[in-house]
Amino acid sequence: MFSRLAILLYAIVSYAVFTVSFLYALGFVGNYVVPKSIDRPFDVGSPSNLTEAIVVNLLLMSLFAIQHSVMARPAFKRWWTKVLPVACERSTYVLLSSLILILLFWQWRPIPAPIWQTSGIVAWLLTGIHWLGWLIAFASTHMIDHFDLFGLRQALAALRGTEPQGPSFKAPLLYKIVRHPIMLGFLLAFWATPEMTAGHLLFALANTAYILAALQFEEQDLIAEFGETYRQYRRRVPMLLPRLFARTRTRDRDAARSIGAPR
Ligand SMILES: C[S@@+](CC[C@H](N)C(=O)[O-])C[C@H]1O[C@@H](n2cnc3c(N)ncnc32)[C@H](O)[C@@H]1O
Repeated sequence: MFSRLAILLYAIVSYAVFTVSFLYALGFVGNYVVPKSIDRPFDVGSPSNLTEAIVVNLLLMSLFAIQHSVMARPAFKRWWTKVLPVACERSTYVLLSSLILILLFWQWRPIPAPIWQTSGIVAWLLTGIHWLGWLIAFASTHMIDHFDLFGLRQALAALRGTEPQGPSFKAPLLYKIVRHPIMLGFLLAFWATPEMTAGHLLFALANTAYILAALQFEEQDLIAEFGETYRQYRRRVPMLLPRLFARTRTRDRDAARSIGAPR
């Protein structure tokens, strides 16, 4: 019983650290409220050298990418759960990811050279898309299973002495429009900014490259897990960009069929 309570406590602490890092990320990427952000150093008097800034920032993002991807692979999880209880696996993943993010926020070197600057309605529009991105990412975690993704469901199952349910395929709401709404939300939040600096651009570019690469691995795992169900889902639903004109195209194709035009 004691060890089950310890697992639950560990999951709650991990979730709390994730919440702090996620809230800080909102301020960090948008340059709101927080003492250190993507464009504002703690100590404005000592800008770092450009090469150092690029190298340090790339190393920090690579560290996150490696940890986040390696620890998500089924083979790693099989080995890892021989070392620690299965019920702690997801919480450990969440905790380490959040701690690396906190390291990134702390050690990030701003590169303030402006790339674009907007004002008026364009700035408002970009700010709106930015917040919509965060909202999509957060809401989408609830559409698959927020508490499972962050390790709390597994710890509660351990407390009750039941086996955590295996992963199940889900495609509700935004998952009917794109296969990866959480990642789409992040991309909107990273790119839609009224003032783009060189440092922010490096952040957006590196994370876009990482997301596109990581999704290849994730989809291979999803196919291995859900087989034909996921293959069919892939054929039906686009990866990241909604098919805005799908209805129009279907109508055009139907019209072409009805008049015997080549398709
Ligand atoms: C951080 S979430 C990202 C989900 C998705 N890539 C997105 O951007 O919305 C990663 C976890 O979601 C799970 N996952 C992704 N798509 C899923 C689906 N359609 N149904 C159930 N689980 C899914 C993966 O197996 C993985 O454990």
